[in-house]
Amino acid sequence: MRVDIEGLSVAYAGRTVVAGAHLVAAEGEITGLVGPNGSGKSTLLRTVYRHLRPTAGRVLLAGTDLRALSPARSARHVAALPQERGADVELTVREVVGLGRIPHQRAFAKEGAADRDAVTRALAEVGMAGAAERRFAALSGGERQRVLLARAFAQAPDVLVLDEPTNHLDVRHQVELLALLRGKGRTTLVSLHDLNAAASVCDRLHVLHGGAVVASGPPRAVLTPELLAEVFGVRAAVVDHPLTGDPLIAFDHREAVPPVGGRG
Ligand SMILES: Nc1ncnc2c1ncn2[C@@H]1O[C@H](COP(=O)(O)OP(=O)(O)OP(=O)(O)O)[C@@H](O)[C@H]1O
Repeated sequence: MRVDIEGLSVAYAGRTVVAGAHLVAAEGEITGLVGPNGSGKSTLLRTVYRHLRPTAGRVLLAGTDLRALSPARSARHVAALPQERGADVELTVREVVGLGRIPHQRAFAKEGAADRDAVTRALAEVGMAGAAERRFAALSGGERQRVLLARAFAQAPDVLVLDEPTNHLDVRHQVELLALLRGKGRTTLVSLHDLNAAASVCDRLHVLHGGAVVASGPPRAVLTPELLAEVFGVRAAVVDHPLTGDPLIAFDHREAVPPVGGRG
């Protein structure tokens, strides 16, 4: 299911932090959002999973304005891994993942066999089957994250919206998660800080800077040394990954790009 974001602006208490953003997440593709801290990635994603209402513009799901759908209907289409990953929930892991099934259940109906199967499958996919009866609040940050990803999978959505899904994960779990997303073949909108991960997993990237989309395209076309200097303020060379052939960004970790105008 394709997602179109058209002229989207979002404000917090009157301060606009996303301004007139346009982007498309094509059916079945992994679309990445990258950008410096505070550039508006989470804010933009929050409008797609209806946590925030835009001040202008709209989000279209397969051509239909998201706001024209009931919350339950849109929750059957869009599932999210939000950045807020509350550890204060007094539920077991299985119960947390079961929350993903609510949009598919009739009011006051009990969980059915299909729901239980979906929860079991989703927990297995993220490698958390053995933790089903543990308290969610007692898990590590990375484990909680995998459980919340399982909740999104259990929701069986057409569109996955994932806000920094690899945060907190060790490198093996990062690789496994990204491979899992590729294997799903779902329309996926994902924000990532790791530009090398974004370069290898995303079909297209959109770069946010100061609340605006400043570049869009395939990773190799977008992640140039010039853009990395201008938007992220870092020096980097972009080479071919020796194992995969993907673009590999070799950062200069010793020195950032001096601010415009020099240092005094
Ligand atoms: N709940 C909020 N209330 C007020 N301002 C907010 C809120 N959430 C974010 N902001 C502000 O909106 C701007 C964009 O923040 P946002 O979290 O969307 O950026 P981001 O690109 O996801 O950043 P990061 O990479 O640091 O996660 C920032 O200036 C931030 O301070």
